Amino acid sequence: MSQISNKEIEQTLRNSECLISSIEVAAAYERLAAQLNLHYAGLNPIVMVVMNGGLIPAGQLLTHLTFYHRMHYIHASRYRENEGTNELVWKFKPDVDISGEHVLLVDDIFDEGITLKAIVEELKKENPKSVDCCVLLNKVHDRKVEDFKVDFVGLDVDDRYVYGCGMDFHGYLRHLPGIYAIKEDKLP
Ligand SMILES: O=P(O)(O)OC[C@H]1O[C@H](OP(=O)(O)OP(=O)(O)O)[C@H](O)[C@@H]1O
Ligand SMILES: Nc1nc2[nH]cnc2c(=O)[nH]1
Repeated sequence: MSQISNKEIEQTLRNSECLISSIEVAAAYERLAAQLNLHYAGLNPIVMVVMNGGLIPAGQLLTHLTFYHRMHYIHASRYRENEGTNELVWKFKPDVDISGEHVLLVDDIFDEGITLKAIVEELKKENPKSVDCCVLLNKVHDRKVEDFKVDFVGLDVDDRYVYGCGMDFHGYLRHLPGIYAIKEDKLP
């Protein structure tokens, strides 16, 4: 993804509104971790971070986990050439034997679900004991992929392009501790 200037980024920040504050996000991580701690107590799973967006949610969540786990990452990204055409590009598959293991995928957002559904289908071919998905955000709309649900959700978010907490705006702003979107009256 090519560089954009600091001025353009500052303009973006001026045109942004906060949809979910860093305080609400921090509370969501704690709630999610409490659910995961109950679910995975004693199960010794592999936590698999879905790069890049899952990096920050996973980093935040992991510090609250009380069950023993190993950590790996996986990188698959979707792109759209034409409307209605979805393709998932595998960038990195971990060299780890997951057969008989519990696997927890951690990502930033469950939008249409194309990415996580494809990753789960791929991982299930390797006969893990379980594969579950944890996301910070669920985007609320009726365009979800069929026959697929995520298991642990931090917060719902409106059907807008959002950034912060791992999610990017043209490759930038993943580091913002809250969830942001361009103000409706500033959209191109
Ligand atoms: O539910 P979906 O409609 O599939 O969208 C969600 C996915 O899209 C984003 O990843 P992206 O492919 O943009 O790459 P990134 O993680 O590097 O930002 C995000 O991190 C999720 O993995
Ligand atoms: N940054 C970002 N990436 C996404 N991938 C799927 N939905 C979104 C979104 O709203 N924002």
